Amino acid sequence: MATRMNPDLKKERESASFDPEKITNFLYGGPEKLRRKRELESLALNDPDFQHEDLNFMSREQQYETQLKKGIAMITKMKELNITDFWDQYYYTTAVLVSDGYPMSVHERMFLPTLRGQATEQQKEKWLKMAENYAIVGTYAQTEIGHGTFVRGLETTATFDPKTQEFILNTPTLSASKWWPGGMGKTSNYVVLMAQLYIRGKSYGVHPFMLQIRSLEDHKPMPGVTVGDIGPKFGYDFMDNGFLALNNVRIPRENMLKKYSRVEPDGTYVKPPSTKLTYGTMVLVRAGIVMSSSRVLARAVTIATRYSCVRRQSEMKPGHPEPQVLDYVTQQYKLFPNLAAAYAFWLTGQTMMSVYNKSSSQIEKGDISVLPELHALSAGLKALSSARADVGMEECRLACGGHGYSHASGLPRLYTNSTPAATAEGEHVVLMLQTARYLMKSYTQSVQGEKLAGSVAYLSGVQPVPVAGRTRNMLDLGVLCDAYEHRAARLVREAAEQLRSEMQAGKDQADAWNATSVDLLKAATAHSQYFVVRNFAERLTDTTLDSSVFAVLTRLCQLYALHGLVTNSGDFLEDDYLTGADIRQARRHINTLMAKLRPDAVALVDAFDYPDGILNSILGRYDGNVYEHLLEWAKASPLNITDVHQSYQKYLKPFLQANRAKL
Ligand SMILES: CCCCCCCCCCCCCCCCCC(=O)SCCNC(=O)CCNC(=O)[C@H](O)C(C)(C)COP(=O)(O)OP(=O)(O)OC[C@H]1O[C@@H](n2cnc3c(N)ncnc32)[C@H](O)[C@@H]1OP(=O)(O)O
Ligand SMILES: Cc1cc2nc3c(=O)[nH]c(=O)nc-3n(C[C@H](O)[C@H](O)[C@H](O)COP(=O)(O)OP(=O)(O)OC[C@H]3O[C@@H](n4cnc5c(N)ncnc54)[C@H](O)[C@@H]3O)c2cc1C
Repeated sequence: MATRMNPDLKKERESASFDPEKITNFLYGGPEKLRRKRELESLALNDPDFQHEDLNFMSREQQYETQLKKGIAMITKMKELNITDFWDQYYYTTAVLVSDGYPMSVHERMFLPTLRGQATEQQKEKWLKMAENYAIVGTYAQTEIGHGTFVRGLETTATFDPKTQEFILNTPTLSASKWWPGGMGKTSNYVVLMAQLYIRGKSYGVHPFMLQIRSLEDHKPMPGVTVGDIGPKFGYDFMDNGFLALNNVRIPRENMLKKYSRVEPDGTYVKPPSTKLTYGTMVLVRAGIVMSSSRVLARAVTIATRYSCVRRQSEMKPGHPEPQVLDYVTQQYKLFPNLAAAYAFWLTGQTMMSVYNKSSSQIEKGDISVLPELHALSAGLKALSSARADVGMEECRLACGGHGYSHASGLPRLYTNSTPAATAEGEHVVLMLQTARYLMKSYTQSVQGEKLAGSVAYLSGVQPVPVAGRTRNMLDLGVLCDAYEHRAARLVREAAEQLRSEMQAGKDQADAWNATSVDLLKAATAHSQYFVVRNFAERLTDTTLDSSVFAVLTRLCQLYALHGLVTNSGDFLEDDYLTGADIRQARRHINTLMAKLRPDAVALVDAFDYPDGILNSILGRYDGNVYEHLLEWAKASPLNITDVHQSYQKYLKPFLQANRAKL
């Protein structure tokens, strides 16, 4: 049945300066890919097997069960429908799972990639086939109750016993217990266990081991294994993140994943070309998070922008009709920089994935020289994009006023299920400091006259501070890229100088690093932000872009860069690279850009192409019919099943009656 479109949203769509379909094509890689995406989404969204009561009305146990059941149906159907391509799977599963995951997400995101990346061909034959066909289900068990960040400090041990040709696995202390792995609490029967390898009393560092934790017959824990769910969290209710303790559990020598390193029968250790190859799965997921962060932000902005056109509040002028809240420039200032950021990170995510794919095929061929750049780039961009999405989603929620706090908006769930991306897979600061480490090394190399390549090439030739009295066009993307480049290069140089001066003052390397770490964090953030701005600007050099699309994307790119510049203005002013007049000009341009983007706002979020089924938000509905659906949704709340809740009889009635009797 065709539904009536909210007249405000209808008008918004009619006033756009471009056809959103053209941008959608640009974002999704062309009409054929877009057609396929829509086909897969509609297959999933119209499948009755994936319909169920709103998860927000369920207990945690019910959510776990619902998502598991749905996930199993999803896997079965993907097989039947032969959905095997990465993107095809991504679109289909996103439409099934909406803003949640399911208890086997880590099986797909980490367990399978670890087997693919760390197992020998023989081991793949044994386990990967089973895992890919879901004859077994596994997770990635690295983090312990005492250590997540400090992987080298993990306490779980795998001690080689040459007599039996086995490894003996132990979590020797409470703090060694594995804690957090997704799907370990109740679902998985296997894990890739990250443990310290010991041979004849000597430690060889953390290595991956295949471990069966539950019986394939009755799913009970294997001997020596204690395993369970870690309890409710901030979000992720559907997921059974787990704990695991091991007491003298023996596994065959063959269970060490030994593509890169191995233990010979006599206990000889064969070391890998780089110890960091063991961290490969984390790098893959970090690269993926750059992309997924942009997409959750895009969804939040879609919801808040559409709702801001439907929502009318207050009087701008006495006696006039209440304006759409998006007409308040302060509301635009809440939303449009987030809109621009969603576009900026969407394009960054694409670049990150292509750098990842290129680098990993080089690593596959034995060229590990690309590893440091890949690690530094993915760490910094993962940290930046997840933090930006976090802040942006919360701003979008606040922009929806009271209704933003309701689960009907879709925003709380989107937020609580996405915010782990800022912590999991490497905590924000920790990862930024990894990028800083690479920047410090690269800077030293450039000072020593080495030519730098890749994301740090700019450190070799720094933009000089221009002479005083010049004027700049702060809308010029070249000017903006130069400013970001200069800021990043200067902050890298100053952090390096600070580090050196701390050491010259007598601190050892570690203390000097710690003392400089706020500057290092700032430098790595500036470096990552520069990458995002430059990447956006470079994508606009695509000569095949339609002129109306080019115009509106240029505005978004300008807004993204200018907003970052104004909010970090101190960085640009400190060494007089920009002047106060430049910053004032930038602020004025932001206002002008927001006014120009205003008529295109709805079309720009429509272009992200999230169907209602995926947005899962009453506030963000495509047709804008918010209030009637809010009421309908509230009526479905379990508390409304009866007019009088049973607790009235149990508690409220006697309490009120007793109080009345006392009067
Ligand atoms: C489309 C798909 C979308 C998928 C995504 C969807 C996302 C949805 C959002 C929801 C998110 C929820 C996800 C749930 C799953 C989470 C799973 C986990 O958390 S699992 C658990 C995740 N856990 C974590 O992430 C733990 C975080 N901690 C760590 O990774 C490490 O301990 C460390 C990196 C901090 C330090 O490592 P350490 O060994 O102490 O190293 P040092 O500092 O001593 O540096 C020594 C040298 O090594 C170098 N190097 C380092 N790493 C790498 C690398 N990867 N490579 C290369 N090199 C590397 C480093 O540069 C340095 O080089 P140099 O200067 O000497 O030349
Ligand atoms: C939802 C979710 C799912 C997860 N899934 C999995 C999983 O499937 N498998 C798995 O193995 N793990 C998983 N994890 C664990 C996750 O990877 C870790 O929690 C994460 O890596 C952060 O480590 P931590 O908890 O030790 O934080 P901590 O390191 O204890 O962080 C605490 C604070 O210390 C600071 N800090 C720590 N070290 C440094 C440093 N060197 N320099 C400066 N500051 C520092 C941090 O910045 C932070 O502010 C999951 C976590 C979450 C939240």
